[in-house]
Amino acid sequence: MADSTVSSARQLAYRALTRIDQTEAYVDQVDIGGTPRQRRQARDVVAGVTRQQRWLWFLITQLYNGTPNDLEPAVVRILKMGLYELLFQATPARAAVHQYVELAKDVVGKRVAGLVNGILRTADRQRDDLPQPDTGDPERDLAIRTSMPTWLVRRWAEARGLAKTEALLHRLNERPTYALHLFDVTPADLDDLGVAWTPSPYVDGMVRVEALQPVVQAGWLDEGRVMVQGEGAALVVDLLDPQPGDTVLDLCAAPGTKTRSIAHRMNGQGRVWANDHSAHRLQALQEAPGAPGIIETHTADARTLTPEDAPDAPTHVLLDVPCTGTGVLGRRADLRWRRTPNDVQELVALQDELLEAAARLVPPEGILVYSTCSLLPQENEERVQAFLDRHSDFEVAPPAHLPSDVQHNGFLQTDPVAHGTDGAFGARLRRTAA
Ligand SMILES: C[S@@+](CC[C@H](N)C(=O)[O-])C[C@H]1O[C@@H](n2cnc3c(N)ncnc32)[C@H](O)[C@@H]1O
Repeated sequence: MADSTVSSARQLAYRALTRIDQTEAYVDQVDIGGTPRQRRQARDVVAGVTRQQRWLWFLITQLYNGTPNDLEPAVVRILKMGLYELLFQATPARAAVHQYVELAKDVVGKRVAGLVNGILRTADRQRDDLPQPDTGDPERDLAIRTSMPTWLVRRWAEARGLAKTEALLHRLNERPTYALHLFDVTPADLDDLGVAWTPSPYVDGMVRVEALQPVVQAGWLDEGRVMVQGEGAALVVDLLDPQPGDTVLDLCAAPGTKTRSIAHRMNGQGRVWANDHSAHRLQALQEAPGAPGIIETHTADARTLTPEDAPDAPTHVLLDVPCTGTGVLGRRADLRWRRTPNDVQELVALQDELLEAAARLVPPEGILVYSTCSLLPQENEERVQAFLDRHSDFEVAPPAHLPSDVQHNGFLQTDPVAHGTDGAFGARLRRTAA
């Protein structure tokens, strides 16, 4: 495509999407190449096409006169990119159609130019009245319209009803905003950098920003002066509420975002023992800039830990379990397609095992916080209730110190629709006196 009239960003996006289709590479990890600006534009298209792939494929099946399954993969890919730009980005229609017709000519051949042109122009004409799914199954239709797996829509519809599920799905499809923990930077410094910010309504010392780029360019992330963290995740640390001088065991710690928040809250006084079964993932914490020196790392499967393995007399144990990540679905474009109902079953079993192991490490009067970034009750309140049914020596310690609107039935619960944050869950449990 050396002398192509197709923009470099679109060429890069096309190549990345081809690689993702062929190798099942993670969208976040695929090497896009190009200049930072081209990379940003290409990543937007790659992430958007991945997120919206079910809806975009539905539109192709409705707008193509032939047999959609007979379309070549390269043509489908180009159509999805074109439809995404037309319907989800502000690119003028003429430019978008022209660029994708040219791309089709470059990578497939002139013979498909008319087809791509026709489908994209029809979609543009019908943009306010696009074909809608009508399978006779409202949950499936909603899943197609919002480009989600049907099983997940069914789980949410069961837990919160169809209307609330629809609001959640739309929210999870919006462009995610960022929250920053300000460790060594003030809001005035952000003003000087020209970054618009609003204070987090829920977490002291955090701000919401629309754009991260200037902060990255200023080197503040690399220097550890700020940290990107969801407000839900930060509230889990507030729920734990460690104090200077405490001893905290963080059992599933990598990559260590919560560990770092904990250590900052403790003002460098006390001990934070950060365990994870993945040495590779723990490396991010070991190399984290500006991480306070009270953090020690340890590599083990938390299910096998005994009190002899960990520091004596911990005041707090944090169990931030592996989960479906359904509360952060908006941030990871491909996560919705990677998860299966079978994963939920396996994760729930692992979460129960981890809770059993964590309980063994909590001394009388000690605090155990169980947390997830899931929006599925099976991984949240149902796990805690099952644990309490097995352990009469633990009780819920309601988080009276947290803002009341992020508390639900004695637990921390943040919701993308209600709070404009990621979905997070946390239970603060206290071991009763021996
Ligand atoms: C949700 S992530 C933790 C995120 C981390 N707390 C943070 O805030 O950056 C879950 C972690 O659990 C780890 N993990 C999964 N199974 C484990 C096990 N059996 N023992 C210890 N760690 C485990 C994973 O490697 C992953 O790093």
